[in-house]
Amino acid sequence: MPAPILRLLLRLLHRLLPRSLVGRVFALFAMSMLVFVGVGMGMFYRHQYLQHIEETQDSAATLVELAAQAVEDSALIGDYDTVKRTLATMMEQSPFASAAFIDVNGGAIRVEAAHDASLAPAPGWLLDHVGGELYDVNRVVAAGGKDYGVLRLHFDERKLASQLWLLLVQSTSLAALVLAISLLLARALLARWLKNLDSLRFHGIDAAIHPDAPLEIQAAIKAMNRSAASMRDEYGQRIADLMNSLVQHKSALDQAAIVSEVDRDGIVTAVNDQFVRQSGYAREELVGRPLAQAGGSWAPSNTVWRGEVAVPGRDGERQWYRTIVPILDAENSIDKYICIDFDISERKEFEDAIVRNAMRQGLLARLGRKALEAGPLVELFEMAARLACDGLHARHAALFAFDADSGTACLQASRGFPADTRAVPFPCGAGPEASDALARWTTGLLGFDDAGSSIDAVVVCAGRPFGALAVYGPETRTFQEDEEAFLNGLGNILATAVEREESRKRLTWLAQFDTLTGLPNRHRLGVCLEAAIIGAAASRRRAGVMFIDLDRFKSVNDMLGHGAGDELLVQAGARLQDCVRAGDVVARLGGDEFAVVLPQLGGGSVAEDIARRIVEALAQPFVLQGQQLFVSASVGIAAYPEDGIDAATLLKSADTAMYSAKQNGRNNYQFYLAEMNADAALRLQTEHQLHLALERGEFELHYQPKLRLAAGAQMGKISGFEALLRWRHPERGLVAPFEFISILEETGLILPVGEWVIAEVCRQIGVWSAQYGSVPPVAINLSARQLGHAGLPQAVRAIVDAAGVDPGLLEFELTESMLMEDPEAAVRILGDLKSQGMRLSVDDFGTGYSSLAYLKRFPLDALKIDRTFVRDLPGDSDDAAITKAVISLAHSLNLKVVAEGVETVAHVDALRAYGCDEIQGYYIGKPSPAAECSALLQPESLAAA
Ligand SMILES: Nc1nc2c(ncn2[C@@H]2O[C@@H]3COP(=O)(O)O[C@H]4[C@@H](O)[C@H](n5cnc6c(=O)[nH]c(N)nc65)O[C@@H]4COP(=O)(O)O[C@H]3[C@H]2O)c(=O)[nH]1
Repeated sequence: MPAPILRLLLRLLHRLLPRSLVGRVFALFAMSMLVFVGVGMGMFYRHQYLQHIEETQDSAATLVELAAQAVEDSALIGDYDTVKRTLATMMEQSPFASAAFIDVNGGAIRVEAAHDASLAPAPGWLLDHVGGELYDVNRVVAAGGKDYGVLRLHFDERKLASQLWLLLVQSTSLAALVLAISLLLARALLARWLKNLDSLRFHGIDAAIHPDAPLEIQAAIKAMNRSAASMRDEYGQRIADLMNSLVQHKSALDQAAIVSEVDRDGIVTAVNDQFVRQSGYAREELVGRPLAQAGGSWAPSNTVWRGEVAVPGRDGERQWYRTIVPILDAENSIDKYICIDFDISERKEFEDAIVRNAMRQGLLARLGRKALEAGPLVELFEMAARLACDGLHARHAALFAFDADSGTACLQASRGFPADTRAVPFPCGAGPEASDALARWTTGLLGFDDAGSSIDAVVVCAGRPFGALAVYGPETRTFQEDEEAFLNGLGNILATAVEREESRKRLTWLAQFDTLTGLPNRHRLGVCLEAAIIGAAASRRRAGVMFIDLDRFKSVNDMLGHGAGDELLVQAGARLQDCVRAGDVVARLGGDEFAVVLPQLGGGSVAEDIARRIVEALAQPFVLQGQQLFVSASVGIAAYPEDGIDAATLLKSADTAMYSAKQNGRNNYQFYLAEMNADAALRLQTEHQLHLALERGEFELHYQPKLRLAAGAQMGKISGFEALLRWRHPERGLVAPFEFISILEETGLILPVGEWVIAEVCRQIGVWSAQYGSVPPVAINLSARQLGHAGLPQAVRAIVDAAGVDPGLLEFELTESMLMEDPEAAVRILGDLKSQGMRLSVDDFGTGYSSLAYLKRFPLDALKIDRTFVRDLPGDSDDAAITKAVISLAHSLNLKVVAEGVETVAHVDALRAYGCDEIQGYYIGKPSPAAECSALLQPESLAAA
């Protein structure tokens, strides 16, 4: 049989076989028996069948032989009846169906067997088979050598088949009976033997061995018992280890987590110590409660549940991360639940804090962006109040602005406040007192009871408390640090915005006003003047502008310092304000220059009256640093439309008029005149020409002598000369210093021209030395610009060295105000010049403000009394007193005194009487060119050095 078919059969057999061992063994046994009995029975029956056929055939042959002998005898005698009887006899108990004697003539005597109804019917196949095996028996009947016929016998197949079928049925039934009995017996025995295997079930003890059990099963049970014993030992240890491990795990879990046991209905049956500790409840309070009550949305189910739960603890709500694991019993249904919790309250708080912080950062950023928009502050304040509520989850917030003057806090913006709330009385400041006062007032206003809470952030702008951003709540609440920081952040943004707004306003103000005096500045003056012009033009009226310059302001600044100068300007500004009408505008243009716009000038003497008042007011003494000081003012007045139709022209005209007032001796006012412009033009032209004068050689020096006055042998002799600059203009002729020295100073040309003067004096000394041998010292005027030039000593040294003259023949004159402008620098420069051997003197002494302390430190040789003090000597007692005081002072400082402007003998006498050392003036000689000084340079005219 091919292997696949065999495998298929085996598989089929497996399917068909019963599942139990007894069934299977029995089935196999039964099948074997069935096959065995079937085959045995088949062979037995076949043998019986063939033997029966053969025996029937043999007995038929014998029977026919016997019948043939009887028939031969009868046929010989022709007794055919006997033949017939013989045939009939033969048919009885025979297996034949019919017997016939057929004579040679074809006649036949036939006898049929009687039908036997008791025969059991045989199946057709057996009938056919038997019919096929048997054949008719023929016997020739002969007697005496003569054939009488044939005896023919035909078998009865039905009878034979019936006999064989009966045999088959009987033997098969017997075999089946025997087989069934034996099978039943076998099954009973098999079941009994295999029942011993039941004892192989593990009961924790050795399986029992029945004596009648088959040996193999006994051996199996013994082996099983041994294995079980060994397994008990091995697994017992493992189970012990496992239990130990489980205990440790449980202990660790109890340490690490909050654990509870819950029954299948969701009721807590046990909690560990952590649970008790973390919840704050007693164990008895926890056990018996539904787990769902302890927070979360869990309901008993057969799946693992995880989630965050808010668990009410005795000290407040806690956040736990919960895992609920169902535990199944042997039937796979829920036995209980193990609930494992981890306290994540701190982490949740941290996360919440991060979220809150991010939210507040967002709010701060929004306010910051709003602040950057630079819109109206009130919108920013309102937004801040709104964001403060949002960020702190409050319903009431307000921004108060402190007003220290009125002692109130003004409500700038609010949220959740009555609409008509405005000023709040409270002690201004930024301390807790102010916060308490605000909170008291607000809680009263909002109708909170005592449990209300509040927090505020002081908005500090440029170091001063601008106000407070406050949040209020009706409930008791402790505000946290991060909430305070948030509110402070809002406050800081507000502070920055307020500061920026104030800066903007300040810049706007600064762009239009003078910081020192608070008066409008030049820019604003221009705007006001233009407005005045437009107004005057529209109403066909006149408008005016005054240009005011303080006389000798620079001296005050130089002498008393910038602080005093500033104070003077402030006081002067205030006096100007007092002099004008309402509607007039006083402005400070810069330095000591002021201006007044007169929008309505009218036709009378309004401008003159105001100008007079100004001159008089500013001529009044100023008290600065405890000293009385006198300054004056020069005022120029220009009017629209006659002196200009635009602001710039008008102001320029007023400036020109002021300059004219200055030229006119200061302390007065001047109306603008058209010719003043010509003067200004001339000045411009002069300035231009001066630039070319030096290289064109248009400068020259005149020398004025000084005379020794002190009693003694040298009295009346020439003690020196003063070199005085002249400008020989090609058209204007000889131009005096007062017309161009100031221009040289203003343009800086005084530096090269001054160096030229020093070089020219040196050259002249060289010439005179060569001509006359002895030359008296020659004084040179130094300007403030020259003294301020750091390289002056080096320049002088270079010039003197180059000329090769005795430095002792050079004397430098400096005015008081020049020296006091920067006394320390003056001390250094004068010291340097002095160290080179030059003489130094103070010019115009008495007109400025000298500090005696510095006067002592300057390495001076002489003081020159200004000619204004000499002019009225000896009649003017004041001048005489001043002159005497100066002489006394100079002598006490070991300085020589030279009086300028000596024009009369009376001057000479008075000065001699006062003890003056030297004199200079027209009385001795006017400044004249070097060539005209020869008479004075004769040795007998010169005083000894
Ligand atoms: N009424 C009258 N005046 C008299 C009499 N005696 C002399 N003077 C004048 O008084 C001025 C004296 O010069 P200063 O006080 O240094 O005043 C000088 C000086 O400050 C300045 N100056 C002259 N030359 C120079 C120079 O080379 N350099 C500088 N920086 N300034 C110079 O110009 C000023 C004026 O010089 P000057 O016009 O030459 O005027 C001279 C002189 O001519 C007199 O008896 N009566």
